[in-house]
Amino acid sequence: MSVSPQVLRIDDLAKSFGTMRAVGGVSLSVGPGEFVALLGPSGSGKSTVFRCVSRLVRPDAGCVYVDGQRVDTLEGRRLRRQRRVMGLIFQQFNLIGRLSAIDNVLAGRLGSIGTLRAVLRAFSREDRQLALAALDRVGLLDKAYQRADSLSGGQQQRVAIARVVAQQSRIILADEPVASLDPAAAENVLGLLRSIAHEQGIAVLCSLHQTDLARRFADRVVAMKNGCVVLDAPVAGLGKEELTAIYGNGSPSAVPAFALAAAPVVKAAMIQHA
Ligand SMILES: Nc1ncnc2c1ncn2[C@@H]1O[C@H](COP(=O)(O)OP(=O)(O)OP(=O)(O)O)[C@@H](O)[C@H]1O
Repeated sequence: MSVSPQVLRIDDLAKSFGTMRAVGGVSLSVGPGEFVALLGPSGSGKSTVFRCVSRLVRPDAGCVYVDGQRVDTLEGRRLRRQRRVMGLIFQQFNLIGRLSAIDNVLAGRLGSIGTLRAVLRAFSREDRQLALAALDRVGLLDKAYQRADSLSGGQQQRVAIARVVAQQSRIILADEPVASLDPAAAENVLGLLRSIAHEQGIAVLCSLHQTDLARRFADRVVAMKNGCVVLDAPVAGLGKEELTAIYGNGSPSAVPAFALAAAPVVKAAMIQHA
């Protein structure tokens, strides 16, 4: 049953680990074609939100809808089927180093083919064409048959993006995708994620520690602090006052002074942290 036009909708999500409350009452949504940056200091709960959405952990409370389907209560085959629409991207790329780039991209097709074909890795001609097109989309067609572990970090992350493109996911969940990359590779990867979102209508939720990159590449920012959302605003709303509220006075990271001075302050979207 479709409950929302949003690709991702999270209502009042909560997750604790023992007595540690990692996430307490988070609500947010991401629409089709929207690139949302998830910001917040270390330990604020960003990865826990990703793990609850992808159901690597089960939330304690709240509802998570992906592509109109409630996923926080799903189990077994129905959960595996719904995971096909979620493309996951991690800081450490999560590729199989000894396999070629195209074989890693084809792994994105495993959820869409039968079990026997998956075990035998018997991909169809269409699957291979899809994988090559995805590698072409990220500018790595010429590296298709090169071992993944012989590629640079930025190239490996682009292979990971090609994998979620070939998967034909409706949402990309990217947890600190540029944390291991140099500035040029980071910009390249975020530019790709943004253009894939805008051109293919895929929703992107991407956690970042670099607020300057969020300003440049995101459409909207959601910021967390102590497990709660403290800002949900268009990127123009991320001004100096907001950054201080999120990170305190010792922050923000990697924001040039001129950018702060130029940033318009949109107070309306500020949510006071309880
Ligand atoms: N499996 C776990 N067991 C115990 N505590 C956990 C577990 N996972 C996360 N936490 C705790 O939950 C809180 C939120 O962690 P989380 O990894 O979600 O934060 P984060 O915002 O992603 O941090 P970072 O930016 O450093 O990756 C932290 O205090 C963390 O120590």
